[in-house]
Amino acid sequence: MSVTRHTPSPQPHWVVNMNRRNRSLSFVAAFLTLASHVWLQGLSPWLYPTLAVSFLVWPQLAYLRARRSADSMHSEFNNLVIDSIIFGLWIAGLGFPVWITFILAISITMNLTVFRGLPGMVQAMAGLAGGIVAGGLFVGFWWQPGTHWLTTVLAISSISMYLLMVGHVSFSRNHSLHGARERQRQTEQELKQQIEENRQLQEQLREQANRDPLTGLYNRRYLEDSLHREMTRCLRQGDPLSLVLIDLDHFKSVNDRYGHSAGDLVINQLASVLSALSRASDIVCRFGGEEFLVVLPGTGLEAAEARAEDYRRMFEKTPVAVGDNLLSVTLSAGVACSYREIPPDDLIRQADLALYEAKEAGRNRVACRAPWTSEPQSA
Ligand SMILES: Nc1nc2c(ncn2[C@@H]2O[C@H](COP(=O)(O)OP(=O)(O)OP(=O)(O)O)[C@@H](O)[C@H]2O)c(=O)[nH]1
Repeated sequence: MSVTRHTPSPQPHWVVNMNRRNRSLSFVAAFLTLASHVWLQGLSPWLYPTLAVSFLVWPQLAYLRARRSADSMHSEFNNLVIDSIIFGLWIAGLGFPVWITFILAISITMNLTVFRGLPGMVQAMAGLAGGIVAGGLFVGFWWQPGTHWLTTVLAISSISMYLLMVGHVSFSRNHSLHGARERQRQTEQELKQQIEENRQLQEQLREQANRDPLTGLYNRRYLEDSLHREMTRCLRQGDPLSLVLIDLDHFKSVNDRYGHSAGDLVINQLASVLSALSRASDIVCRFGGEEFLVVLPGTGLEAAEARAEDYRRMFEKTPVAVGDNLLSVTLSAGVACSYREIPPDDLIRQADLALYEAKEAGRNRVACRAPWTSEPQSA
């Protein structure tokens, strides 16, 4: 046999705690009002303990009931319905005194309406009606609408206190709702900021993946991605595309003599020269260790050769300062051009052959190979 033990909800809904305070206070006020009525009208003294149970003990029992319930909110709504039945019983039991009937009926109807809207209002009215019928059947229906001025004053004070309490609760609720909305807005803002930062980071990573870390130029990976695209674009427009493949001359001896970091300075110097003399539409990339490749979209062989010459001359004229030494390094370049759709690797191979020729011819020079330079015949 299994035993299910009831576990009280660890954290009762905030409404339960708030209602305990409000119910206790307003029920004390109602107790004083009704007790004054019983006293001033000379009604049965047995009504005092009954009043105490209804208005002093019940609010505490209601709180414990809601607190121990697994669904404290639901339990609290039921407590409010029980409140309305108790009020109905007292209204009928006291012979419908106008002020007492008014404060009890309006306060419970308002309370349930505040929390449940129209259904709450209907529930309150049904509870009151049920209590009135039960009270009337129990003590008989009788009619004594008047109250002593002291009871009237107490009734007006009680309802005023209750209304002020409701106003305060509404303000607190609005305030906390506003705070929650503000926090939510801030969280959304932070989230948006994080998404934007992630996007920028991804962009940065993508950019870094395409760049050579030493020179900041595009790397071979990027070239492989873009060369075919550029070639197709040029051919579609009927433009040529040229490549300039550049290699430093006797670079090994620079490294051997001045050290690897001096060699890096030379590589960076060449990168600066190539970037300075290239157009925005050109793709300047570090092809290998001391090899660079420049893609010249829309450039024919002659212009490409002239550009390679510019690179060579400018680089020759800008020695690199390494300590006290000024290193003058030269470069050799191979140029290849095509008007026709050929595999990009074939064009690179032609540039490489041209570079080899430049090296063979004594270095510090430009050589060209253009097996496909003639413009395609129009059909
Ligand atoms: N400092 C430095 N050196 C590099 C880098 N990448 C490649 N190298 C060096 O570049 C040199 C290339 O030497 P080689 O291929 O023999 O060519 P070279 O000495 O330039 O001779 P030629 O090309 O025939 O004129 C090697 O010593 C490589 O170590 C780099 O990133 N930094």
